[in-house]
Amino acid sequence: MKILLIGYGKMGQAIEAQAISRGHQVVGIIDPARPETQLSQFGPAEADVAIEFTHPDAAFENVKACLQQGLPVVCGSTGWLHHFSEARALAQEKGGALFYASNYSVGVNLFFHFNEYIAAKMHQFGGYDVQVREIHHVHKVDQPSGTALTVAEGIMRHYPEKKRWRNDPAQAPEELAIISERLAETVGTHVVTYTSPVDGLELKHEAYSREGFAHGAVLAAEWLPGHKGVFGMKDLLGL
Ligand SMILES: NC(=O)C1=CN([C@@H]2O[C@H](COP(=O)(O)OP(=O)(O)OC[C@H]3O[C@@H](n4cnc5c(N)ncnc54)[C@H](O)[C@@H]3O)[C@@H](O)[C@H]2O)C=CC1
Ligand SMILES: O=C(O)C1=N[C@H](C(=O)O)C[C@H](O)C1
Repeated sequence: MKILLIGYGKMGQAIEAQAISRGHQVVGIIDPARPETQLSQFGPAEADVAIEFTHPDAAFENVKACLQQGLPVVCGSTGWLHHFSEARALAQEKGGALFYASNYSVGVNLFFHFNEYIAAKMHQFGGYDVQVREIHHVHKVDQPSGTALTVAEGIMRHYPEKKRWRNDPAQAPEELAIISERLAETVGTHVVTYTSPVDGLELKHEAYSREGFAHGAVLAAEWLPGHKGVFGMKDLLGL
């Protein structure tokens, strides 16, 4: 497959390595550090799919450009979901294909699945306080992480009394606390903790490297061409 990489930072480089190891060709790299190549130069004749991992402020413009230029796009950038309904509408209008996941790791998507199961059971039996914690490297620009927000949404689906999340350990009864820590080069750790006066229960995912994210993004890029609409990891993994 011919892959266009948009963003050539930590993730772009990890994805390039995965794509090449799976026999794909990287036909272009779009990044402000490489101004000689522009996204406007690419359409379906030049690339089968684009993979976008950039920055919260850049992602929506890149996704829009891909959809307008007829390129299926796999986006992993976090922190831009306030624009997601516009991206969805554009994908529909153009008959295009957009794949989005706050986290492409297969392990994290299993974590999302178990998180919802556990939340439903814990709410049914009651008696526990629930809290989400995410730990990432000090270079991360968005907070809370996109993954933590997906985890929080999964919990709140089963806790109707939790009306919103709050990025602070101090939570009112109608709030779900998401605690963010930035620690050295930590790749990405997410923990859901349930605490009662007599015991505690934790669901934890810890990424040891970026390889799992990159592998999932390339799997999504292999799957997306030929599909029309907006998709996520549940479609890819059948979860
Ligand atoms: N969904 C997932 O599984 C994962 C998502 N992420 C997200 O991916 C994004 C990127 O993460 P990293 O690679 O670690 O960041 P990074 O800071 O290492 O790299 C970002 C790259 O994007 C480039 N860039 C900035 N604006 C651009 C634009 N308009 N067009 C093209 N390139 C542009 C920067 O020059 C930089 O090279 C973040 O939003 C992060 O939260 C990161 C890991 C996994
Ligand atoms: O910025 C990162 O590094 C990561 N971002 C994603 C997020 O915000 O959830 C996914 C992963 O945790 C790494």
